[in-house]
Amino acid sequence: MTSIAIHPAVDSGFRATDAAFAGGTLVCKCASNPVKVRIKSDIAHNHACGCTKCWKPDGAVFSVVAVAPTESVEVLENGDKLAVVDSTALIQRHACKECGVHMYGPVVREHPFQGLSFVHPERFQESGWAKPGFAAFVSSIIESGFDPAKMDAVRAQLRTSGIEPYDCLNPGLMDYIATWMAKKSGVLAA
Ligand SMILES: N[C@@H](CCC(=O)N[C@@H](CSCO)C(=O)NCC(=O)O)C(=O)O
Ligand SMILES: [Zn+2]
Ligand SMILES: [Zn+2]
Repeated sequence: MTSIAIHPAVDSGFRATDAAFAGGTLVCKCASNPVKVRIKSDIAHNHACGCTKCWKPDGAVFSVVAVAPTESVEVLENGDKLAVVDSTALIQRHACKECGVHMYGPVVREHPFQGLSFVHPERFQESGWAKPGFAAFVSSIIESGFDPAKMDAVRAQLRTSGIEPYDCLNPGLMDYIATWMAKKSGVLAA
């Protein structure tokens, strides 16, 4: 059976995780004057995402995306090439206007993820970042035109790669969001 191009970081086997990884510099794809963004701490919750909004490398069905504290994000070079993709979205994805790579996406509004920025670790010039731990929004790949008849194959291939597929976020993050909502509404003590 032909395999599906999930994402290079998943399909080619994971790079070794460096327990001491503490961030690095994200670089866009531009051959000249690339945008450079420094992430001054480790990433968390790295995952494959099938949603239509996250940036994917050419040919990949999924993105690979993680979070870092927004206070750890610093635009180093060529920030004038950045533009927000959709200012109405929860994640304010700052993309390079020339090559299209999303460089960082802060959550600014009141939300459980407020204060975090979404980043694509494959754009780190350094290696050692944590491998993707799960796949999120798997059913959403259909919204980009993926054949619905091949969804069983996608989920099977993700599991073979050691990545559990979910159609929203993983249980840990869904519980975290629901707990935040319950405390905000007052049904759980803050
Ligand atoms: N079916 C939609 C889902 C889009 C979506 O909700 N994406 C999630 C995950 S992004 C990284 O995990 C999300 O939180 N989006 C918030 C935002 O995009 O601002 C689709 O595929 O478009
Ligand atoms: Zn660029
Ligand atoms: Zn996404």
